[in-house]
Amino acid sequence: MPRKINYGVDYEEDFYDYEDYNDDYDDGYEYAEKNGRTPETNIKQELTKVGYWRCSICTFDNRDSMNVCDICGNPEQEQVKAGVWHCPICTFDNEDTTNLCDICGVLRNPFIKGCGGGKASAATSDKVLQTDVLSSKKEIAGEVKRELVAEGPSSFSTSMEKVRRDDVKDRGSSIESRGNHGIMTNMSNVSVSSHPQNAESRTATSRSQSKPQKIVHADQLEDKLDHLNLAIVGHVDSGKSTLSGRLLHLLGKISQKEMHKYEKEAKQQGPLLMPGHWMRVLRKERGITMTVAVAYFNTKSYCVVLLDSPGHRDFVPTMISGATQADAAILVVDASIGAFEAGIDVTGGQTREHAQLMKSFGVDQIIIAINKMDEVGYSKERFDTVKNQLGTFLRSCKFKDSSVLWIPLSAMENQNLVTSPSDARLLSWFQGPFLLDAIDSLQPPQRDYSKPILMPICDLVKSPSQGQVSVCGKLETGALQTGDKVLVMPSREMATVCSLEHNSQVCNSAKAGENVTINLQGIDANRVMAGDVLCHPEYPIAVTNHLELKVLILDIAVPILIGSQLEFHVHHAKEAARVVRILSLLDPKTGKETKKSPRCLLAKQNAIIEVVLQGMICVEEHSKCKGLGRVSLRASGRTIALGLVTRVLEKKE
Ligand SMILES: Nc1nc2c(ncn2[C@@H]2O[C@H](COP(=O)(O)OP(=O)(O)OP(=O)(O)O)[C@@H](O)[C@H]2O)c(=O)[nH]1
Repeated sequence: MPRKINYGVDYEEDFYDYEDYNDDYDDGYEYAEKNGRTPETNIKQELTKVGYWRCSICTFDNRDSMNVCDICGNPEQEQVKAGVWHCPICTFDNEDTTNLCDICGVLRNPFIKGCGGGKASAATSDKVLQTDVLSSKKEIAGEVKRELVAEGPSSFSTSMEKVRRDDVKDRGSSIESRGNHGIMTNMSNVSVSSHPQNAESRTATSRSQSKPQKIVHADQLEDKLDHLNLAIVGHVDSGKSTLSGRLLHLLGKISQKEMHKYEKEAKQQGPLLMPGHWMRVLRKERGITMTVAVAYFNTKSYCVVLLDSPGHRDFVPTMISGATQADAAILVVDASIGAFEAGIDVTGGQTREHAQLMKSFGVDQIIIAINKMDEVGYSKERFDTVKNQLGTFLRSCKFKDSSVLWIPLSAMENQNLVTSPSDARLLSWFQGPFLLDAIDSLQPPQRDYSKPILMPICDLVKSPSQGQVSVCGKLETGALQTGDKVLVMPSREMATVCSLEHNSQVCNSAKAGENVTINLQGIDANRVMAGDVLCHPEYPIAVTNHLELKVLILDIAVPILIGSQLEFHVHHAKEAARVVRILSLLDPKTGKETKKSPRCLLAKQNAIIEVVLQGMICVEEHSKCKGLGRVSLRASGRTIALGLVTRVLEKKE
């Protein structure tokens, strides 16, 4: 279907109308709609089927009348042994009394039949595993355990293979011979290099043409609340950390123990304890390598993941990393005289740059937290001045008035955060929502549940001694669960999802939109880094160094020429880039080409360009996946253009 490309009247408008590219990108949505359901209800129905049993190997929901899995041929009786549960990773049958797999330590998934859930094991008591089979497996387990002790962590995967092989022998059928049905759990022997789809030559269309994969959202039944990834951004020293810390404290997310600890630290450091200090300590405690601090709290409707990144201009790339994960944002503005003006200054105010970047990364809903109102005596006039000036700029960035919420507050004096203000000076003129209510009133984000998984890696922690790598990031599309095989691109390393953490708690599955930490096993830690992308083994993301982009040039003094050197950002990846072609200039009103091959690009122009990157990156066309196709270009420490990937081109040598 041809896409409507709607260009606006000025540079801001036309850039932000790029959203119109998404008219038909969500094939998962179309798929669900064809079935008369939205994706969400689709999933829910899959989860609540009665009269089905779930295959512990491929997770397909089979009718009760089936004795073998319709997809992978795994026999039902093998999965519903009374008194045991079947480990989806190493396939060992554990006794019901344990919740961790005796062999590989994976957490039991109560939603998978045979793994402690699904059709009740009592109902299938006629299909009891013979004790001799169980004990023979225990012998194998013992053997494997001995091997593990003797050979160390590197032997883990080999040993797992042994368990798997023996288990397969036991069943009298070969998993490998069952063919390829998109089963993630059975992909351990698939050689990526021999895969028919070479990631580097794959065109971006292949993902969208792919059949939506079977999806299991075990945790969704438990999840009453929608997930909202909320970035907190703003000019340096506007009070982001203070605000985050204060919110977390008021919502009981910073414990008494933590408070004592931080109070002690603060006393040692001399100055008064500032709530922002807590967030900074949290930043450190939740992983030294973490660039974007993550904290969690609940509102009435959301489980909020707060993404806090530093505001200094040197950290804009870090802020971009946070922005790529965000569904909505709080833009913190310092109301004090001079400070607001510095933030909105055209020559380098981060209030301006952050707002532009947020919009370019698809964040449509924004809360403007006008902080430090105590510094200006809670003056309505000052609030109106800030609102008018910033409002004009936000409109030029294509933020709709209805999607912008203005909240006057003081993080320091706890005014208007989780309750209405108590200070009469503010109460006398402001009757709007307090910050927590404003967060709660945001529109729930749409998710791509029905596509194969894609998760750009934001950060990672390596534990070589345990042979594990923990990666964190936001799942852009799809869903995954413990035991799934994933492909790490561009290294093409296969790994097993050993465990998952969300909201600092272990969970069995994760779905699009969620910010998760995934513990990967069976992977060379040196072959994973931030900016890599986790994919479904059958649907590797494209890897290239050559892209066609549609860009909007921001306020620049020096024109962009063929050969200009830039810093290229996409999701969590950053690469040096060179402009190799300027294909055309576009009319801001019609979007039509106005000039072929212009010699240079000036401020506020729209153009199609080609760039070659110094290294390879994982990337997707914006029309296929928004989160992996939005880019920003920077030079001399400033963002000079925003854009999106229109074509993934053949890599350049
Ligand atoms: N008067 C007043 N000061 C505040 C308020 N909120 C924060 N501050 C102060 O502003 C300064 C900066 O606060 P931070 O929370 O560190 O600011 P930030 O935006 O996180 O700073 P970066 O992470 O460096 O960008 C600190 O000295 C805070 O105590 C407020 O509501 N009123």
